[in-house]
Formats: sequence, C-alpha cells, structure tokens
Amino acid sequence: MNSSEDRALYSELTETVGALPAAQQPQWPHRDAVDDATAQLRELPPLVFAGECDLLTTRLAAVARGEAFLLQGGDCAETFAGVSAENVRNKLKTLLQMAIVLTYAASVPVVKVGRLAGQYAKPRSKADEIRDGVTLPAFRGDIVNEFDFTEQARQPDPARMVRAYHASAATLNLARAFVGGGYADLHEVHSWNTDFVRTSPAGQRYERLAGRIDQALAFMKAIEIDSEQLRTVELYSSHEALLLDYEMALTRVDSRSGVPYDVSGHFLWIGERSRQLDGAHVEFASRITNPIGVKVGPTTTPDELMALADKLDPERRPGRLTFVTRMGAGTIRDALPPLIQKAAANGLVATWICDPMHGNTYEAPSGHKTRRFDDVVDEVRGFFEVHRGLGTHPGGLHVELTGDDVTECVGGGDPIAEDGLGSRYETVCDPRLNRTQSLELAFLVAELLEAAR
Ligand SMILES: O=C[C@H](O)[C@H](O)COP(=O)(O)O
Ligand SMILES: C=C(OP(=O)(O)O)C(=O)O
Repeated sequence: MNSSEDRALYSELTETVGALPAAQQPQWPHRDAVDDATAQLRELPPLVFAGECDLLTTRLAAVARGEAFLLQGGDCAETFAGVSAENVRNKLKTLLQMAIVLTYAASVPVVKVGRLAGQYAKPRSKADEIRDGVTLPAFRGDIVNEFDFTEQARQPDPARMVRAYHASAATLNLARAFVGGGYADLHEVHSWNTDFVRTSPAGQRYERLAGRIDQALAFMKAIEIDSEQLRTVELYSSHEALLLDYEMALTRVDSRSGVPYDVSGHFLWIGERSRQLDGAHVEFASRITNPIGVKVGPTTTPDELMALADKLDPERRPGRLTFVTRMGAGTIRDALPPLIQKAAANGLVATWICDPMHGNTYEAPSGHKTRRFDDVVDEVRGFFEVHRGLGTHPGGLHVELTGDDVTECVGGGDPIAEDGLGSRYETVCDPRLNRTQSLELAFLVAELLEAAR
C-alpha cells in the first residue's frame, strides 16, 4: 500500500500535469486498462533510491564546474527481448571501455550514466507508419506497442507499462550485480576488450592503453596501495521521461526529505519533441527532484533556453540541469554559441553535453535510417571548439550505442558502407554506434579533452 503522501502527490500530479497538453503520448484504447496498469505501478517498489539521485546531482555539479566528464550512452530503444545477460554485459563493457579511455588518456573523472533500465518509450516524427499501402500506428517503444507490423502488434497496450517496469528492474539488478560483483574491477581492464573489438584498430589501441594501466596497478600494488575504489564504479540509469502515465505512477515522496522523486531512473531527460514550456513534460520535470536533462535542438532560442532554466531550475541548484545539445554537424558551430553566451550572461551554470547522433540522421539509398560516423565526430569537434572559444566546459557526451557488432552507422575505422547496412541492422528505432565505433569515438574525445586542459 503506498503512503498517504504518495497518494496526495499522485493526485496533485494528475490534476496539474495531467491537465496540460502532452506531446507524443499514445492513443490508449481503454482508459480502464491505463488505470489498472498505473494502479499496479503505484504499488511497486522504487527502482532507484532518492539518495542515489542526489549523489548523481553532486557528480553533475562537478561536471558543470569542469572537474569531471559525463558519459551517457546506451540503446536508442531498449526492448523486452533484449533483457539478457549478454546484452547488458556488452553494453556495460562498452561504457566501461569508453570511460577508462577517457579517464586514463585525459586524466579526468568520468560520470557513467546508461541509457539503460528504462529507455522503452520513443517519440516519433509521424503518428503512423505506411508500408505497401497499409497504415498502422507507429512503433512507440516496447512500453507502448510492439515493433511487428501487424494491426494487433501496433495497438497500444497499457499493460506493457508494467512489463517495462519489470524489464527495467531486471536490467538494473543485473547491471548493479556486475558492477558490485567485480566485473567493473579495474584489474579486469583486458577482459572488457574481447571478441570482434580486440582485433580492430581501436581495440588494439585500447589493448596498449590497458597494458599501461596494468603497469600502474602493479606499481600501486608494489607500494601497497590497493584501494577498494579500483574494484567497482558508480553507474547510473537514465531514460527519456516521455510516457507520463508511467513516470507519474513512479513518482514518490522521499521519506527523508519529503520531496518528490521520479524513482523510475536516476536521471530523466525531456526530448526535443516534448520540451514545450507550457507543456506537461516540462511541468512534470519541474516537480521532481532528480537531475534533469533537456534536449536542445538547432531551433532553440536563447530566450527559450533561459525560460526552460527558470522553470526547471529556479533555485539554480548545482547539477540539477543538463542541456543535451543535438544540433547537427553542419549547425552546431553557429547555433550553440548564442545559447551558451545567454546562459553565461545570466549567471546560469549548467552542464552542457553533446548528443552528436540526433541531428545527423539520414536515410541511406537502401531505406535504412543511418548516421555517418564522420558527422558524429564533426559535431563533437564543433562542440569542443565552441566551448573552447567561449571559455566554457564541454561537459560530456550522450550517445546511442550498443555492445554488439551491428551495422547501423556508416564509416568508422573498420568502415561500414551504406550498402552493407543491411547485414546486421538490429535497432528498432535509430541507428547506434557499434562497440568499435564507440571506442574510436572515446579515443577522439579523450584527445579533445586533453587538448582542452
Ligand atoms: O530516437 C529518437 C526518435 O525517436 C527518432 O529519431 C524518431 O524517429 P522517426 O523520425 O523515425 O520517427
Ligand atoms: C528522441 C531522442 O532524442 P531527441 O529528443 O533529441 O530527438 C532520444 O534521445 O532518444
């Protein structure tokens, strides 16, 4: 039974947030089924603890001050079928490899946040999908409907929200077990570099770096420093707070402080398509205490940015607000400076991180949605150039990636050609970097960070 505070909070949220226009919500067929699913969710335990969210806020404050770097990555859309040990391990491996490259090569602490354990809802450009003259509702993520192109599969089903909760719980449990049980131990640095990655140019470069870490660890052992901190890492979960029925049902009053947290994940972000100032998503995010991200696309005006900051972080709490810029490689050098300048002129210390994926999507002649690795790299370079020019801190990277050997983005050191995209194109929404491409990107960012120091 949830507490009277939680019941009062839920009523308040449904009355206030629920009364506002909410972009990108499914057309649920029956309200009763939604009420049934949300009633179940409201009885289920939190997936994360408020104290962990607060710790992440302090880590993000360090990022904003230029004392740490944020690495946020994972699937575009997690799937229920993808909740397996292999999948979670491979994604974790990718994040750990990238983080160690950034930490070692650029000597900067890395805050690790997975697009993991909750990334099940997707905003879409079009409400419907048409194939061979047949029109069906678009796939909006496993939390809403199924990917298969049949009428039954594409019907939104509120009971999937409860499945998404359990899938998130299983994923987070396993990720916590890996991290706490020794998988993330720095002494395992070679064992993360296995399978197809090891023989790639990035994998070989990584192997050399891992060799240097071995030497450093051997030296530390020789002088009898063997810190427990080397045996684990802090890993946080994040997803887009898109499906409000789900997020509101998982918002609870923290018994210690009496304030509300969305306990579906540590870090929640508002997407480019749902960040309307007078909309339900911004209102919802303004009422929770978690650290919050907002996607910022090329059409964002400086005034809009400040209005978002005033609404989402009126107290200017360090680490509370992260701007995730996603401008496009050709646009970032022009579109980002006025936003940073406006924030600086108003004394706003925010965390700025770069999503080099969502502004660079195009359709290949084969019909696959893809991204050029070179565009991804160029947007990241532009992000660093802009911050260097303005004397601000390029705080982090937000990427769609997988631990698997997929062929979804073109280019990279082991190049994938447009006509090879079909061989292992496995995403159910947007194209992700594979592990080799992710590692390559990490080396590039490490060089940029080093140069920026
Ligand atoms: O991941 C982001 C969005 O869901 C995605 O870019 C929208 O894709 P669409 O244009 O195919 O709907
Ligand atoms: C939908 C996403 O991005 P954006 O809102 O920036 O388009 C996403 O990150 O999954």
